[in-house]
Amino acid sequence: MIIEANDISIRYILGDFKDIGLKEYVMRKVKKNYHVREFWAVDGVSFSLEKGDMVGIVGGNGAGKSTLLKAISGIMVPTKGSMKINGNISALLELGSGFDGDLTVQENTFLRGAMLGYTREFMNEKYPEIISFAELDEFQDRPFKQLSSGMKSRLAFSIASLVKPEILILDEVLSVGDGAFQKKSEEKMLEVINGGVTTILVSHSLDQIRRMCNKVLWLDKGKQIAFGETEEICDRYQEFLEKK
Ligand SMILES: Nc1ncnc2c1ncn2[C@@H]1O[C@H](COP(=O)(O)OP(=O)(O)OP(=O)(O)O)[C@@H](O)[C@H]1O
Repeated sequence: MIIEANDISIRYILGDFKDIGLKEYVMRKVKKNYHVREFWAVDGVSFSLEKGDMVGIVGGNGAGKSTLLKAISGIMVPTKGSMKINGNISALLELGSGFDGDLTVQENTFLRGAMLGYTREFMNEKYPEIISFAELDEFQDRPFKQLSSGMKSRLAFSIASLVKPEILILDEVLSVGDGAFQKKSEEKMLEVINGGVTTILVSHSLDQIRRMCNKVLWLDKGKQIAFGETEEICDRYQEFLEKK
């Protein structure tokens, strides 16, 4: 088992001092008018993935998909439940995050590699492939902030998928870039999966999920509606969407 999520719940606290600022917090405390609300963005989710699985996570806006990805990638600790992960993770969450706008494309690539735990030698070896897949050969020495958003996402995708992780997490990234790059990145993803990488993909495109995933996790308002084989769950989800 590569990933085993057992009854995961994740709570956000709304209105604490991180949201309202320290000054407002003190004011409200003094006036005895300080309240926090809790909100369960993910509530009792369980699933397990084997090596080479590609799971698609579906669900409407606010279903808890991105929050769950943050827990899988280790950015957030679940409030309840246990998450067992056996393998190194390469996560591609909010695009452009984890890059430094003033550093060059090349510097950022090495920085990202280091953040993912790879050695300089490994990155030296992979670098040409990453840059050429991202089609950014002519932009290597430009500051990252000068790239278009499509170029930024191409670079992020290229790094995440070419460094050979054991677990790859992709949040809506296969829908970025232009049509040609989308096609190319889907092909790359299939190649990566065939190489035995376990992949978790959030996508609003059911067609894409049907084409690429062997399992699907369906969330709705934080709750798990279903986890199972792609065809069955996609059919049920599609029916649900049509009835809405
Ligand atoms: N930092 C936060 N603090 C409080 N609530 C949050 C925070 N981040 C997300 N939420 C809430 O948690 C719920 C789940 O959000 P999440 O981003 O995980 O959903 P999603 O399924 O990825 O949605 P979408 O498809 O719209 O991207 C939403 O109701 C959202 O408002």
